[in-house]
Amino acid sequence: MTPPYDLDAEKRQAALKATEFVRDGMVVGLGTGTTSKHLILALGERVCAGLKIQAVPTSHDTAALARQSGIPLIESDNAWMIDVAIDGADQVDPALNLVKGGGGALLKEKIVAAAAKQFIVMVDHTKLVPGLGGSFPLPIEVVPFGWGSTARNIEQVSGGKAVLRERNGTVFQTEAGHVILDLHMPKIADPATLEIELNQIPGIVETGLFIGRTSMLIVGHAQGVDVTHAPKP
Ligand SMILES: O=C[C@H](O)[C@H](O)[C@H](O)COP(=O)(O)O
Repeated sequence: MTPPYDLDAEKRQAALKATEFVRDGMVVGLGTGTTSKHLILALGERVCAGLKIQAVPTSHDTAALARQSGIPLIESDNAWMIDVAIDGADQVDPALNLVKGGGGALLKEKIVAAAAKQFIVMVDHTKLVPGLGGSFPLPIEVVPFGWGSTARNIEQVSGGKAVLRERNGTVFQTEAGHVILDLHMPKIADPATLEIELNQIPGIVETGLFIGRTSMLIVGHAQGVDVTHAPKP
């Protein structure tokens, strides 16, 4: 493959492939981001053609697009039985571990992925990395109270630099009313251990590390898609 790449086309190809794993009667977790938008539009077309599904959205934007596309949503917070959650990612390593949260939706995304029997990840080929971290900072959702102290603790544990996320000159706020610290660090040598260590810091709500959660990876590229199934545990 040589540049220029059509990354949006790659995302769309991956999303279209992901829709093939959605069948009548399923409850589907809908991710957030540009790749998930392609998924929602394609699923909406299938729903209009008669597919019967219900969906759990991972953000207000996703909910709005799903409604516009005719996809019935489960609005309650009851214990869902999600058959498959489908979402994008910011980085994917060879073990199918992920960094997510570039759009700030990591908390709902992780709750939905954890409630799903299957978690399908769709990406363009640039999201594949030999190791997490490095080129993309790790998003960490924290409560606003004492965020500076939380950031210092994160830096001590990780050796990285935690930067408060801003958008258009103001502090970015998540849908749950938290803030995001983007942790810049070189390659994450042991993502599973880092997740455990970060989760012990008071003030951290959730990290963008998705370790051992991916069931299937769909990568879009110029010639089509590659599908990789995670090894059975
Ligand atoms: O918070 C955002 C999500 O984790 C997205 O799934 C992730 O950032 C990938 O987004 P996109 O599909 O736009 O590349």
